Amino acid sequence: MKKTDNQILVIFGASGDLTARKLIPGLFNLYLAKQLPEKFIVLGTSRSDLTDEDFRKRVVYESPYLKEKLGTQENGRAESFANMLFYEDLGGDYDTDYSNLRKRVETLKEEFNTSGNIIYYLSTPPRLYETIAQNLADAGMNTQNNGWKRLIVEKPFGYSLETAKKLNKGLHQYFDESQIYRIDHYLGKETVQNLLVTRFSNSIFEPLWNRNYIKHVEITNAESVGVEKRGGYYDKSGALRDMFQNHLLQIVSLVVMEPPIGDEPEEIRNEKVKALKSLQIMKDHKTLYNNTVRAQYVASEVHGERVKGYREEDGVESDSITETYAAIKFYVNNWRWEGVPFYVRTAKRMPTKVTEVVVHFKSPHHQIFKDSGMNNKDNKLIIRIQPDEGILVKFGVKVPGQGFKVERANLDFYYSSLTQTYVMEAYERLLLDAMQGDATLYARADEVEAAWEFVDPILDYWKNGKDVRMYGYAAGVWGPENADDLIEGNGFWRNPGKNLADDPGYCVIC
Ligand SMILES: NC(=O)C1=CN([C@@H]2O[C@H](COP(=O)(O)OP(=O)(O)OC[C@H]3O[C@@H](n4cnc5c(N)ncnc54)[C@H](OP(=O)(O)O)[C@@H]3O)[C@@H](O)[C@H]2O)C=CC1
Ligand SMILES: O=C1O[C@H](COP(=O)(O)O)[C@@H](O)[C@H](O)[C@H]1O
Repeated sequence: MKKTDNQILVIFGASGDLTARKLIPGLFNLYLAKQLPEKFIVLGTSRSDLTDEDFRKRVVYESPYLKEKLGTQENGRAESFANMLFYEDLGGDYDTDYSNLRKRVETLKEEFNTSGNIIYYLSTPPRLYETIAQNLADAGMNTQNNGWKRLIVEKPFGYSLETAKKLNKGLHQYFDESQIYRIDHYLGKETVQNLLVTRFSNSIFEPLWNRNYIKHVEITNAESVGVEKRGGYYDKSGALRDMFQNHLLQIVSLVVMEPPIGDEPEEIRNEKVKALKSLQIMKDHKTLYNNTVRAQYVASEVHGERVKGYREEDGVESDSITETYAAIKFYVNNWRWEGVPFYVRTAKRMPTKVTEVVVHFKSPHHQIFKDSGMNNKDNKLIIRIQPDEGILVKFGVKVPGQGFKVERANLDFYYSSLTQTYVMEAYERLLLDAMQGDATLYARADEVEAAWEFVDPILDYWKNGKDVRMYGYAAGVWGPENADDLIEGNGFWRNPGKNLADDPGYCVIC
């Protein structure tokens, strides 16, 4: 097991939603699993005027996100966990000097003997990231002479290639790249990491993992919810920035990358960057017109209840042209993937929540069994990221009886079968990694920029291009039918069900 140094975690934006929803529950789980270092405290900070007790009430005792846990035998341990949490208010603005914050950190460090190791977690509006880094440096809180200092930066990392570069440059003035941890919570998901293991620890997949055997790759990320309470943020972002630029391109990079030399962070990250740099950037109008589809959900009835359309959501402009659905077809310009189409889509208000990668293999080059009797008979490898996490291979078997009738069968593995193994939540895993100084599952500066480089022209086309279409789709269906036009050979998107083995086929809207 890796060693976790004693340390302080300072959370900027501690009065916010993410702290209560993900960070504190993640830390509580680590505490229950005895994964926190012996001397560890959390210092929350933001503009709100809260005492230590107010903060503890808010994020532990009265937290809706810990309610279930606190109702069980873990209740007794909540108090000792809560006693590790402290709060310091930063005054009216983050543009203040941090001398009070520094004093508080020093006092807590002495009192709890945590050493000078500190993680600063930036969970504020993104426009404050650079300012906070600068203020920390001005207060001398970034120096590493009395313990390491790390900076975790929440998403979104930039709004475009230009702003991401500017942010990287800004942060690098105060923190070295080795100190910066750009979070992408999809990388904290076990099943996303398992993409690497599936590919590189088996000799049965990798030899086929190329243009000679793979027809196309399809990735679906669907959410059944709408924008919930984040309409204000989402309307300035949209599906492409919110999910595609980061989480989905991270998944793409793991599917596309070459084998790394080993499992060291930089070896893996180098290969991911190369993969992202090999995505074929769409430059001209015709390519962008033919290979991108965007849409917005419109009001409809789901299970007898009216569901609001996107433009009716709180915080969303009534004439908004922000996409809640994005489907992109693209190619990867390298030796392995030349000519293999990748189809990637992400959307809100879909029939079910699901994320999966489907690798579609080519048909055998010589067909012996004419009477296959199968619709969609080619082999598929389905890597299910969530829910019902697992892996399924579809392959042909002989139907008993005369002749050679072929049917499709499943070979499957379910994570739920590993009942003895505790699977960490994404934030829990990522927090622990940062505490241990392992940046493998965090995005590097050049990785983020390479992803923006691919996304920028699409965003620009959707904003300024001519003939850009915005389709509507009823909440609760699989997006606009027009997205099927992207798939070569009159194909359809695979519309997955709740469970890995569900086989809804290739209906347009089921
Ligand atoms: N919530 C989520 O599920 C997710 C959030 N994120 C990212 O995490 C970050 C935080 O998100 P979230 O917690 O939802 O946001 P919230 O709006 O709930 O919280 C933001 C925090 O920043 C502080 N803040 C807000 N405005 C200012 C300001 N002008 N000056 C100084 N401080 C300010 C707020 O505290 P106070 O007003 O007291 O200062 C609050 O603590 C964002 O970058 C978001 O994109 C990423 C993925 C998911
Ligand atoms: O980063 C984000 O992710 C969530 C979806 O995360 P998941 O782990 O539930 O799949 C998404 O709802 C949100 O809009 C986005 O900002």
